[in-house]
Amino acid sequence: MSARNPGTDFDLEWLSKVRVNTQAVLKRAQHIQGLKLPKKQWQTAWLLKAASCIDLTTLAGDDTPSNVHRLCVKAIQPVRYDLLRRMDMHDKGLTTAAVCVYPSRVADAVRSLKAANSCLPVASVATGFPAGQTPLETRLQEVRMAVRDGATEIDIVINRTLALTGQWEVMYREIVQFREACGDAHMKTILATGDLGTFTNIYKASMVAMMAGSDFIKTSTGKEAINATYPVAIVMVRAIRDYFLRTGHKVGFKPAGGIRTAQEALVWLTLIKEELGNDWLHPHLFRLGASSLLADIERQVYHHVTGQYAAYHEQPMA
Ligand SMILES: O=C[C@H](O)COP(=O)(O)O
Repeated sequence: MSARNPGTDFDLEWLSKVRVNTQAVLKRAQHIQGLKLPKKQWQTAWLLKAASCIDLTTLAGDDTPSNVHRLCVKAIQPVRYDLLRRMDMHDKGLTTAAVCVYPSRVADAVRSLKAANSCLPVASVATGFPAGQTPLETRLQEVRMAVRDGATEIDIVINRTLALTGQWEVMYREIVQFREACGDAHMKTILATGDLGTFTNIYKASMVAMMAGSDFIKTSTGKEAINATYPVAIVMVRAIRDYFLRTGHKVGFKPAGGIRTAQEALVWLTLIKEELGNDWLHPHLFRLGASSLLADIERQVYHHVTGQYAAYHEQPMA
């Protein structure tokens, strides 16, 4: 993870003047999607980079210690050993960036990783994920519980009601409290951008989250109708860039929700490289939140390495 973002004072006067140019954002997003992907011979390396940036996620009502354990095993060895050996990558310690679970499953994930001698971080969603519609004290308590159980990264959700009614300063103060409750754990702030209505709201929510000390800003929960989209990403990464220019602090970016294919992972990496530069192309500043992306990445790596498509029964399972 990157150095902690200490946050800054809330600057309402500046924030109230912000207007995002929708057409310019859409044009830029279209341009990025049209860019050529890395050449075939580089794609495997890019896909392994993408795998190393995944927060491997299970956020389901039927999660159990067993499926959380399987998730941890997969996170520790995201790509088959024989494939890595053929690429001379078997001793590079490739893992995903973290596992991401509900607060009640944090202890299971910590136990599984400890048993495997792995120090992979456990990220927990919190603050009434996905809707954030529980009382503030309950949301704070949830953060403290996840930290107590061993989560070292907390993915909080913002209170969308506050964003939609323009109560930015109240949102800032809530996030500052979440930050305090996180203690030493890094905080990723989920904006649930599909619920925010306008690009201007998304920019303002990004900036408020960073001013309040978020270490990452994250697009969505995976549970809204509209999740991670490229135009939304352009708005958020430009807010990250502006925040860096104002304060000197690098805040990370995590698109999440609905990212399923290796091809999409390549576009996300390209977008980050184009908009923020190579400094952000590392797990301490870039994460892909995904529950099923890894399966397609492994399928594509298998294809690139062997020149074959795996027979159905041999296809790597996530
Ligand atoms: O942050 C993680 C998301 O909830 C994962 O969403 P997904 O299941 O659409 O990949």
